[in-house]
Amino acid sequence: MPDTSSRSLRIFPSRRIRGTVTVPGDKSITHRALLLATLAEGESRLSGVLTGEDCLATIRACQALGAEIEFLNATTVRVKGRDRKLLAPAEPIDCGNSGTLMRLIAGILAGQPFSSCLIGDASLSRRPMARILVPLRQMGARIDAKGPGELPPLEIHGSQLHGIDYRLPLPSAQVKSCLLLAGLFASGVTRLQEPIPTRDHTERLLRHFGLWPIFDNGQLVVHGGVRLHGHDLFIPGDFSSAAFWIVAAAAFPGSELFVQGVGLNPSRTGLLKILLRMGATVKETIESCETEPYGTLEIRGERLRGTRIRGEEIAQVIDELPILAVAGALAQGETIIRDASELRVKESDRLAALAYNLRAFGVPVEELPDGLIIEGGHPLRAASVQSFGDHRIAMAFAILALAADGVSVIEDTACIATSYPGFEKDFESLTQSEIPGWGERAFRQIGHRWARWAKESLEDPAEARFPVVAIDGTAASGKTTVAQELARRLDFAYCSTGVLYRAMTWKLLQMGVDISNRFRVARAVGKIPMDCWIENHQLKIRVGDEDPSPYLRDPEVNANVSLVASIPAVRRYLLPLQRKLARQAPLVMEGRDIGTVVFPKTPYKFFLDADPLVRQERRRQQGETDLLLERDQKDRERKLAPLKPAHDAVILDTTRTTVNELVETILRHLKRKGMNLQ
Ligand SMILES: Nc1ncnc2c1ncn2[C@@H]1O[C@H](COP(=O)(O)OP(=O)(O)O)[C@@H](O)[C@H]1O
Ligand SMILES: Nc1ccn([C@H]2C[C@H](O)[C@@H](COP(=O)(O)OP(=O)(O)O)O2)c(=O)n1
Repeated sequence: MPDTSSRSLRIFPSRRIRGTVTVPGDKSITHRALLLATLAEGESRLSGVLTGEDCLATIRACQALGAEIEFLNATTVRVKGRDRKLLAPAEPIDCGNSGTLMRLIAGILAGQPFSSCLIGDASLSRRPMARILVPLRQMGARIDAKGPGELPPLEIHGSQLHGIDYRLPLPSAQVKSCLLLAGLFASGVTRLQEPIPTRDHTERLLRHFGLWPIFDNGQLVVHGGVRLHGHDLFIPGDFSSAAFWIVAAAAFPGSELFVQGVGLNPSRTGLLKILLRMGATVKETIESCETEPYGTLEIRGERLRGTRIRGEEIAQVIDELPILAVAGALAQGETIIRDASELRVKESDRLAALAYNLRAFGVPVEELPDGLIIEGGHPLRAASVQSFGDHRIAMAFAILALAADGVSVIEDTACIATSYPGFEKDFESLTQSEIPGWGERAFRQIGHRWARWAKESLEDPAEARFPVVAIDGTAASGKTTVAQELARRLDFAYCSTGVLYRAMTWKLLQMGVDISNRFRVARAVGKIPMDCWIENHQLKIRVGDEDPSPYLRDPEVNANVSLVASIPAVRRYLLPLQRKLARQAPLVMEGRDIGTVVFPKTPYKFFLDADPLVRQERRRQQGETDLLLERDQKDRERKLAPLKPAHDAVILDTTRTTVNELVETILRHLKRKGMNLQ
């Protein structure tokens, strides 16, 4: 099983989704059904209930208002309603992370003959409440928002409400539902007009519980004082949870997925329209239209194209925008999301979180005040990213990580339980093969390439790294030639760390920094945006927007690199860059301090050297101007991470040994040291 105790998800690449999935019950419908069954007279048996954290908070809230709620099995509850006569809660009602609960229940509590208080967690305490407080106060509600700028907690002094005519300034199903519920306890008639239609679960469920809100001239009308009647209800799977699998299957060619028993309410399935526009193959079969339509989706993977998502469409896909941004990153071409500033006040600032995490995976993205411009189709590098405590961000990036070039980590994933308990299990069965156990599964997935090495990676949770063969040595001793051939034989990624020092030297020279002044260098280094990652078995480097590769063996670079490499600020900067590579792939890494400093714990260490005259001749034959003996001396003499064999390295003299013989010798040592070679 994936490691959830540490609240992070480690994800192995896998570009194919296959199988059948049934996602947990719909969050929006579960909240509303529980609240309405609490207001109704008689009993309601609700099946398919989502038991995520958010909905459990709603169950507790309903119980605090006097409803009797009993679990009949894991996802079925019996609610004995209060027939509108709620009890005054003894304590503040804790809405946890749920904006839906706080906004909907505020509508109910505003019109009660008692006072109450609504509190939430840190994220909910930052979410705007003015959008409900303004119209509720127009209805006569007396509510104090205790946080700065009308933020939670909400202190509600129940009062007699009266109906109003209200045009919602922004599309919000939560505001609409809050006012519909308040309207039930108001005198007279409440008329609402939406600027753009939003999800209509509250209207459908009011009908289910016996009240028919009327549509009159584009307005939604409810009369106060009406009774609701208990009624059994099946809650279908949450389309917003299914959206993660839908996008993954649609975007990975060769995938084939069936999503069963999923809610297909047209006010929720805007994502499908967008995916079709992007070139997806999706077949929708509606199996029931009672109250809430549901059925089966069949998705086949295709190469998707970028698209534009803006205007009215945004309200239809508001919860799906994180995974749509991921779809954009996986598609060819540009995807533009606009008019989505509402995302900034969700469980996290989703626009900022998306931009930050997409960039970490190597996706070029521009963050706009109301959206994102995503350049899709770039190779993705493995990354370690945060969920920002937001369940949809966590799940969206779990899907993106499947397309990366190595093992990725999503940190802080406990929040996934708010909407999708069991996500990790479904993730495992849909993306990480049939074999039981996370580690075993990981081997399969990396399968053809690096499967057998995944185990080592898994056994070192602190470092979460693949095996590293360290090849250190003097200049022109043959490190590059031997390491490349060894990497080819092992099917590992080849990685020269000298190029990082060379790239840094090139950039400093280009910036005109006085390299002999280590303080100036230290200051300049902090401003150089260098990154590196493994792509197609090779190390890739970027310095800002530039690829430094063509300049790395220029004579000025050769002449200055050892001096630059002796500056502690440079070594400190490059150390984590080198270490993170081992989270992406098994490596043959060559340099000067790989066995001593970068990966001192690797058991696979080799140090190459050869007669200085032979080395000089080799370099001359390569046509390079390189005072390599001077370089070696500087590298040996520097205080930090000097050139020297690790105490446990195998020392190999390459003066009169062929490359093939050297590689064979190294392979023999690796076997002896316990590496499982096949
Ligand atoms: N064992 C060897 N025997 C003969 N020539 C070699 C051997 N190893 C490397 N060379 C040659 O020496 C030169 C320098 O090798 P290289 O792998 O670039 O060294 P380093 O990476 O240690 O600077 C290359 O032209 C390479 O072909
Ligand atoms: N791990 C490393 C790798 C290189 N360096 C420094 C010291 C070396 O003289 C330069 C250039 O390294 P590189 O491996 O490209 O040099 P050679 O190809 O062996 O001549 O970088 C280092 O200090 N530590």
